[in-house]
Amino acid sequence: MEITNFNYALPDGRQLYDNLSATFVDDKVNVLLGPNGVGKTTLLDFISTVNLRPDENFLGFPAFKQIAYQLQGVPFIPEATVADTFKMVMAIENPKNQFAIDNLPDGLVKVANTKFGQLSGGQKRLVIIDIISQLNRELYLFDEPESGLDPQMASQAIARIHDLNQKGKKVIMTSHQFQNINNDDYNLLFMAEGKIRFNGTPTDFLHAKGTDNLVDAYIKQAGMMG
Ligand SMILES: Nc1ncnc2c1ncn2[C@@H]1O[C@H](COP(=O)(O)OP(=O)(O)OP(=O)(O)O)[C@@H](O)[C@H]1O
Repeated sequence: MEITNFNYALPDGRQLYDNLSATFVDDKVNVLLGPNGVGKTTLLDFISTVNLRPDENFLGFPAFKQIAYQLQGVPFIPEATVADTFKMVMAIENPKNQFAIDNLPDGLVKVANTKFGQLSGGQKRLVIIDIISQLNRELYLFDEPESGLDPQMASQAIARIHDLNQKGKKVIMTSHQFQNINNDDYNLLFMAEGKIRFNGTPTDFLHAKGTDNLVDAYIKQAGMMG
């Protein structure tokens, strides 16, 4: 999947993408990084076709029906249990889907009978990731999946997403955290000033910035933008 020379201006005239090009790797988890407001979520909106995606700039991306998109803050019914929420999503996906409670993915078993509204913020996010991971799609988009999670929950969230990729699914996520994306199973795309300024593995990112710490590398990269 590739984006080539993509230009886009916001309604107020600000140029959000300026000849942006990006290469996504199928057998790695692709992670969009960059300062707040730089356009990471909006790029997921284009990839998912929530925003109209110009075919000439977006090459090799699956069609809408083959994409699952986890937006920030998905509104499930607070009174429905996790098991019922899962069954409902699976039934919408395919009315022939029949799931018994013992078919639930591991992550959902412990909270199966808890009402969605009674889960903690972190549990809600993990449940959403688990439910989305069960949909049978070619490409999965996650917008800040670790946001608001404690370090243990965050590492679980990333482990689920990593598993999905290991099972052969294409994944693109946005993130502001580095503790779980520190090996070469990840493809980093650092966005700034309308372009992707670095596109490669964490090892290459560290090497390019002359440091052994990803946060330092990020700060050095961000500092270059001034
Ligand atoms: N529909 C819209 N109309 C006007 N401006 C918009 C619209 N959608 C997004 N923007 C602006 O586009 C810019 C990029 O927003 P986006 O949410 O993509 O950034 P981001 O990199 O994901 O930020 P963060 O890291 O804070 O989540 C922001 O300045 C935002 O205000």
